[in-house]
Amino acid sequence: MKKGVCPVCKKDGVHTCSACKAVAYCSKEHQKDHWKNHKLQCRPFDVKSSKNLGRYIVSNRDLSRDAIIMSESPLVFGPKMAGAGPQCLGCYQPVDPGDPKLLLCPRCKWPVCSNVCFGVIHKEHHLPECLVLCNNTEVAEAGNMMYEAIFPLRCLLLQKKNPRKWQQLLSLESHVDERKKDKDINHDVEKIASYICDNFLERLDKGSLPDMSREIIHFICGVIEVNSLEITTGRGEVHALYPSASLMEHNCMPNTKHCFQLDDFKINVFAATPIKKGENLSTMYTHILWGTQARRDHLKATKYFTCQCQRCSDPTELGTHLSSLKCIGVDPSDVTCACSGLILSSSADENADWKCNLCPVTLTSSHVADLISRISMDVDESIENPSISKLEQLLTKLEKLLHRNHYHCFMVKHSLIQLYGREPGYSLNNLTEAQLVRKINMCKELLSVIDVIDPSHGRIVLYSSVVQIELQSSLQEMSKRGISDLEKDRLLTEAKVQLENCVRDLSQEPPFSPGASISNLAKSHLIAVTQELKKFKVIEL
Ligand SMILES: C[S@@+](CC[C@H](N)C(=O)[O-])C[C@H]1O[C@@H](n2cnc3c(N)ncnc32)[C@H](O)[C@@H]1O
Repeated sequence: MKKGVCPVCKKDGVHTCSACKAVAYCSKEHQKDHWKNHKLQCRPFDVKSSKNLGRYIVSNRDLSRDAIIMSESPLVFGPKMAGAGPQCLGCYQPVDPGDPKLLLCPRCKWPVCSNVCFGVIHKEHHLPECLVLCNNTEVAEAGNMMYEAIFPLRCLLLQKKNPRKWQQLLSLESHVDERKKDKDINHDVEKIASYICDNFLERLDKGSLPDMSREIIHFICGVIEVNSLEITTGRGEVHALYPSASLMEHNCMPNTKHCFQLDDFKINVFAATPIKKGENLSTMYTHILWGTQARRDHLKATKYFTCQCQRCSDPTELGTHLSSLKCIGVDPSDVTCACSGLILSSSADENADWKCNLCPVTLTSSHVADLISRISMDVDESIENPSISKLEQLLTKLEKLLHRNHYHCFMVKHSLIQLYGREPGYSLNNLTEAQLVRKINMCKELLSVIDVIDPSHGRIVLYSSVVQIELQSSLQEMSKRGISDLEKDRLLTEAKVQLENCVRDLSQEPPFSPGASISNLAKSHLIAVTQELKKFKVIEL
């Protein structure tokens, strides 16, 4: 398309498309008229395909950090499958089936949070499946609601409701053959298929849905588990499938970040780093704060591939040592001393032995997995009901076995920095200087790890913003404690920088989300710190 000539009327183009800058229109009206055709050319990415990745997405122009890459509505969304409990089918807020005041949808009799819940009456939310569920209200009356079946049912109904979206859903990867080989997965999907077929599909008129087979339900469940993105709304948890965002490949150092609009579950994907034309666009399918063994196991079990990204390929995880263990052997040069080496995984093969970098000690990968899973139970238990003394004791124990940046130590420190300053007897102004310094140092250690694995703070912005605010409050507290003016100025300036970074990192969080609340808190702290700095500078003058 020639830039400079309006593609609608061939007159001179004066309004250039601000996104791609590749086309110009004679008027805003013609730009609007042409959008339906132009939107596919305008998007800054192309969909490609390879044997290894299946379909994937590549940027077709240089993108600056924070540039918007796509903003798209879901193909379909619904309650999560695995472990879905009783919830309102309009807004996914958990409900208590034993509650005598429990409200029910007047048509299908499944529980709802209220008679005016937006999603219960909306045609994109509960309504389509409600018309099917109300064909068999006995299921709800007998309390036999299987919430895991709702999302697959919504997908099935797309065949009639929106055939174009149905075709897009069918083109997504399902790994159905691998899934069928897994006895547990196959059993769970069979249960869902029987529930949907026996209770609802068999009561529909013949031909109401072109495909009502058990095979298609297996396929759909695979598509959901492999491709759906999780949305935490503050009321409940929703999973959604997207036409393009679901095609992004996984990387443990992703170059995109995303957020969701909570009214319609539209996804907005942004560049987390500057991205060069031709680079693959990636996201993260697993937990960024897990170590390589746990991330790879999770990806293998749920997405059927072994990650070979830069972080997984480096036994030190880019120098962070998020997975490294301390050596349990003796110093090769002096057998009376403990070895000061680190036991590291083999990057190439996840089943290979872990080896010390200084002495001949090795551990099998299953031994490491056992050890880490036992530690994981201890950590989860302590963090569930935490106290400073309990977590400090646990950390001392962990740091004998694990590198101080190990992801289990990371989680304990992340809890500790929030307890110092809040636990009764440990309010910020009551902390001893040593405790305050400890809190500051832990915050800095956590940020130094986050800065490597998530440089833009796009993936773990809630974790990083908590650390930034804890660090700022500690620096500000330190600045009140009889120190030199120069030192006070340095501490307050550092606190201000943390808050500015925090506000910037949270700028794309949707209104009313947990991120937006932290952002408001950071903004109010920023005003206070800035005023304090100003006051202080005036006195200095
Ligand atoms: C969310 S889907 C992505 C879209 C998919 N490629 C398609 O064609 O529909 C996830 C699947 O893509 C493939 N995949 C994604 N990232 C990968 C990676 N880093 N290495 C290998 N395969 C990957 C795996 O088959 C995975 O199960």
